[in-house]
Amino acid sequence: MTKAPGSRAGKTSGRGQRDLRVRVKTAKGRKLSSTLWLERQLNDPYVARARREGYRGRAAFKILELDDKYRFLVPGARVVDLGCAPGGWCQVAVERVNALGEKSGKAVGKVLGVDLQPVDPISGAEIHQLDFLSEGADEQVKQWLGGPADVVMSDMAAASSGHKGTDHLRIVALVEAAAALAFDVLEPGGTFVAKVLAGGAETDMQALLKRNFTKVANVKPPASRSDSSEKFVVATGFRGRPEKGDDQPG
Ligand SMILES: C[S@@+](CC[C@H](N)C(=O)[O-])C[C@H]1O[C@@H](n2cnc3c(N)ncnc32)[C@H](O)[C@@H]1O
Repeated sequence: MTKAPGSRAGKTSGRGQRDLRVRVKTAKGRKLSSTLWLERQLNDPYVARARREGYRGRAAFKILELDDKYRFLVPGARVVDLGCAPGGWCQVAVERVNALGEKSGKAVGKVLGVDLQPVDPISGAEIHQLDFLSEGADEQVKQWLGGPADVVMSDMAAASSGHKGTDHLRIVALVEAAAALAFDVLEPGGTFVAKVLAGGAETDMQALLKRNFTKVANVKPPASRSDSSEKFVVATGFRGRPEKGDDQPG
């Protein structure tokens, strides 16, 4: 069944219930028992707000806050959302780029979401299940996209290994794969947004982005938990596709 972006369906899937049984590791290495995790969820204003406003998760507010500051989800924009489950970023993108094509007189955008996990349908978004690190994944995404993109955004994160250095390197690999797609499909002037974890190995990526975008910012939006080492790189003003073999990510 197709659901409207504001639909509450999908928010109380098995995913949330499974989370109650695991122990969550924070950036500072502390383990949260399921009771503490539940307490944190219940006291979190973003969790309550997501429920009230019909978003599938508190992550939606991270992209809302980033977009409020950098204004890349404009009406008519074509957006690729990598690591989109359960769908909060897609819901925001659909609303902001007008992917439902309501009779608003604004340009109609496109939202393409991809994740390892299945995602309940989101009206206005095209969603596919895919391991973005698998062979040929970028070609597959380009085929689904069917043209250039204005925004490539990645909230991809591998399940925590419990080892900070390993988690950091894994996320760097995901950011590199996302950046490679961005370099291939972004229109000049386009935007690349990606979640990174503080840890040091992102320096080369930052330098590469600085050469290929007019502005690169590292941001921790208010909705990102202070005990998490995540931050977001927002690269705006893509200078255009570099020559093959020259200045490519990865
Ligand atoms: C923090 S969640 C994304 C939340 C999402 N932005 C939202 O608003 O609902 C990270 C997602 O990255 C996905 N992911 C991790 N590795 C991936 C890969 N190799 N390919 C595709 N998705 C991946 C995970 O399955 C997970 O759903």
